[in-house]
Amino acid sequence: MAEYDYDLFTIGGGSGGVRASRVAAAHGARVAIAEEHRIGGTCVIRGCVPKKMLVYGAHFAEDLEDCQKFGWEIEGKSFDWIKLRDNVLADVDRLEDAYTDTLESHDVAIFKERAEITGDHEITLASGKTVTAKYILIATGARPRLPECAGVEHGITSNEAFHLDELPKKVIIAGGGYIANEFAGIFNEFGSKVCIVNRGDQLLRGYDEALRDRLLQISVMKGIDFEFNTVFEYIKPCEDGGYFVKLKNNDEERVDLVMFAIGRVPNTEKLGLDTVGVALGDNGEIKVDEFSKTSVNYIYAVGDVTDRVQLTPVAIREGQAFADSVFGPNDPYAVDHSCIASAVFSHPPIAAVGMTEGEAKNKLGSVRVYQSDFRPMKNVLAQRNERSLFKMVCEGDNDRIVGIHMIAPDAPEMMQAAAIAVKAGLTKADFDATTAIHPTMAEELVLMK
Ligand SMILES: Cc1cc2nc3c(=O)[nH]c(=O)nc-3n(C[C@H](O)[C@H](O)[C@H](O)COP(=O)(O)OP(=O)(O)OC[C@H]3O[C@@H](n4cnc5c(N)ncnc54)[C@H](O)[C@@H]3O)c2cc1C
Ligand SMILES: NC(=O)c1ccc[n+]([C@@H]2O[C@H](COP(=O)([O-])OP(=O)(O)OC[C@H]3O[C@@H](n4cnc5c(N)ncnc54)[C@H](O)[C@@H]3O)[C@@H](O)[C@H]2O)c1
Repeated sequence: MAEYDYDLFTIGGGSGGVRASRVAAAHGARVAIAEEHRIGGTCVIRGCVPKKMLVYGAHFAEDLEDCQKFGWEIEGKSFDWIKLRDNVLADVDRLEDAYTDTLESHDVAIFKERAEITGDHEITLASGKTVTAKYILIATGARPRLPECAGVEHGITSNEAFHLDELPKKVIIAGGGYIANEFAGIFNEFGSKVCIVNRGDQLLRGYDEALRDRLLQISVMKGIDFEFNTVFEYIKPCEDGGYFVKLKNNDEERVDLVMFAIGRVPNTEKLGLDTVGVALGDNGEIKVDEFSKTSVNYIYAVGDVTDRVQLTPVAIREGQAFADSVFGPNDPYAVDHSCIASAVFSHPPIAAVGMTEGEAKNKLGSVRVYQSDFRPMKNVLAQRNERSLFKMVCEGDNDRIVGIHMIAPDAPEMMQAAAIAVKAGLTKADFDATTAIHPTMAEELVLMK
């Protein structure tokens, strides 16, 4: 008889949990996973994937406008939100099945219910069933943070945004980060009047200032309104189905939809963590070492619940490294969290890797910055007055590239390749020695002055 029911019990079937469970099983471990909502987690079910599909859908609005300058006449164009919504949700169903199949084909036992730790090596499921495991992995992710204001129950979060029955004529979004800017772009392209309300005076903190300014300028040009340094005071339903929203220092105004995108809170409550003594940080996140081990020897945690970098590829890497290290044949290894490339799928998108100009100046003292500020060829012919900006930040002494920042159509696609060079420690001279591919936007990377 084995000492435990399973070698590994994973709580949470999202990006990190699914990867860790599948890889541990492939290494020969007996694995079970519990998921209280849907297999796939935030990214697949109500995050990156359906969001990107909406971004694609939204972008057609500009393409259909621009195509006329390229000689195309489209008569009777119209947009059907319900059709897009249902097609996206159907693809999410397909992906959930694919993720479930992956687990099943690796003989991972799936419990479609909530789980919590109830004792040493012991997990209890919502149905009341209790199982034991040699190792426990917590991969419970995070949930949208809600503001403290009267009438908060009348607002939605990104969780609900994918299921709307109709598009709002007017939407007000609290936040100034990834989700606020991405959904502002989506709603705006679909014809909604959008206002972003940010508590601070900066959008997308952490990104290079020049890019943030450019996104703000383009967003305003596209018709998105911004209110900075303020928060919601109250939200009240009005008789026609909309809401009255009052911001601190502003008059009440009527909107059709209120959305909160003010950050995400790690899911660590009611998990029994105090029962076994798993230590938490100041924001309720699980504290882990570089191998994702918690303060309890046999309990590990990966992904958003640890609040290191809340991105899918990071959760996946952490899950993979945990499974390889604990169940694989080779030495344990840690995930390298430095120099992680990221993107904001706004209209246009932003992408970045490494240090901003400001960070590099603070950290390195001497820096050299190369810049390319240009109107993409497609925008020129379309007479779309929207300029792109590329920035390369280099260490002053040796020209090693320490950061690249872009706001441009398809910037995330270009950045994935450029990030390899930055991670590898290449210099400006290496880029200069590379012949351009002409005509492209990406050639600006090797032609920067
Ligand atoms: C709108 C939106 C857009 C995003 N877009 C991007 C993007 O473009 N690119 C990117 O890299 N990242 C994006 N992210 C972030 C990305 O989704 C997360 O970083 C990633 O999903 C984290 O993976 P995870 O495994 O840590 O958690 P999750 O994927 O959230 O999975 C955790 C799972 O645990 C389950 N769970 C929680 N508690 C329990 C319990 N007690 N018992 C059983 N199950 C439980 C939850 O139901 C959930 O399914 C986006 C996030 C949002 C909200
Ligand atoms: N493209 C991507 O990779 C992507 C997309 C979406 C989400 N994500 C991940 O999900 C996380 C959460 O996204 P997010 O946009 O919710 O958070 P965020 O941390 O990116 O931004 C939060 C914003 O809300 C503002 N804010 C805080 N409290 C407020 C209040 N009461 N009223 C008004 N504004 C307030 C902050 O000033 C900040 O600008 C991100 O940090 C990111 O890691 C990634």
